[in-house]
Amino acid sequence: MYQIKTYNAIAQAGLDQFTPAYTLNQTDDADAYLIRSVNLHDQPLPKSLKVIARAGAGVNNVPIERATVNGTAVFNTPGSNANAVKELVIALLVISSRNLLAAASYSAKHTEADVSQRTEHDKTKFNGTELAGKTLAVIGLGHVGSLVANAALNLGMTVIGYDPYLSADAAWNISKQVQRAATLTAAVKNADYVTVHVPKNDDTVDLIGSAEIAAMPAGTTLFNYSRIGIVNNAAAVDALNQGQLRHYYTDFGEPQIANREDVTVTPHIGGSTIEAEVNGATQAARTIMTYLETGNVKAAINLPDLTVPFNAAYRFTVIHDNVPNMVSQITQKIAAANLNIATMANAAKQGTAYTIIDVDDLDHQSSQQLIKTLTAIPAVARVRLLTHK
Ligand SMILES: NC(=O)c1ccc[n+]([C@@H]2O[C@H](COP(=O)([O-])OP(=O)(O)OC[C@H]3O[C@@H](n4cnc5c(N)ncnc54)[C@H](O)[C@@H]3O)[C@@H](O)[C@H]2O)c1
Ligand SMILES: O=C(O)[C@H](O)COP(=O)(O)O
Repeated sequence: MYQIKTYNAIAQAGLDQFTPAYTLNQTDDADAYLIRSVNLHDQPLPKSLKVIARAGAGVNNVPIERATVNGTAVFNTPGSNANAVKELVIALLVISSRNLLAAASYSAKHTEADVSQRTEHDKTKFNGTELAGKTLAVIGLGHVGSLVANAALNLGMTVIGYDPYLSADAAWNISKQVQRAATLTAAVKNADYVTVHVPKNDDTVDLIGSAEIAAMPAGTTLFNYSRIGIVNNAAAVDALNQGQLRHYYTDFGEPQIANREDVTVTPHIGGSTIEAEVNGATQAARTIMTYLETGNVKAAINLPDLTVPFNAAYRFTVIHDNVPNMVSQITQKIAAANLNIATMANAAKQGTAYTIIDVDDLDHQSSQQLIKTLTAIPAVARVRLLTHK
């Protein structure tokens, strides 16, 4: 029986994926965490914890290095909420260009008798502009950015994209009409609107600061639906005060941007649709079950891809440092236990490696001893023994 601990509101459809081999409870000794935005940085990770699945995109709330040292695989659910963010950003582009927030609250400010006489007169106060023909710079063209870029093209906008790390898979999703910029400042220099869709990491903190905002035309509208800190809010406030930015829309509040007419803060709702929450929770639950039951890894944050059909009776999985002589040490211990290896595979990603070894014959006593012996190899973070179902 596997123990699953959940954090945040996880869609029931996702929880329903778990078979009777799984128990959902708030135990301190969980095998898996299924989470959304909970901050795990301040929490110890129990040794029992084999996998963390983040239903959603951002994993900056997960202590990745600590998880790796603990032998805990970390996954997210790429793309599960990308359409939700795309629709929100497109809605905000329309809201911004047509002054819709102010116009839509117009009637609330006038009495019923008054309003019919005044609407024709007052409509000139809400004159807008059209998106067609305007230029949108999209910074980061992954799951969200590519959808935003393509949708903006369909609205008749000129779209300039900047993503120096674009994967080949992501590139297939982007329309050829999206113009590629070589630098961030080149991307934004003619933009009416700039939207940022990058992960938060050491390289992207303050990605949009004073220099980048100064490179935009005066009166640009800026969107941050990625993470707090990717746009430097102090720089944004200065630029708003000087008219360099027309308006700033973000999903992440902070005191310095509160109570301003030229800042719209939505309460982190980018991925908050029923569909996105179901997608994310379902994908996360399935990822947990695949990893716990087969040890196979696809698109983990901290482990290499490694998928081996599980045909043998037993499987050892070993998470270890990516250093010389590990595979030979592991196989020597297995040979010393007088076991015949049916299949073996190994892969590495940066400093971490992962080894799968399948064997057909194993008795309980020698298996427990072998787990201890393998775990005692320096640089091994975790050994698991799986039984074929
Ligand atoms: N507001 C929300 O509720 C919400 C919902 C979903 C995603 N997000 C956030 O949006 C961001 C994008 O999510 P995604 O699913 O598209 O991620 P993704 O990993 O699919 O795409 C991110 C893209 O950014 C690119 N990138 C990385 N560093 C860059 C840099 N310095 N300059 C330009 N491009 C860079 C990558 O190459 C990648 O193509 C993440 O920060 C995620 O946490 C927020
Ligand atoms: O990274 C994400 O997927 C979004 O920020 C959504 O976060 P949430 O699951 O807490 O709504």
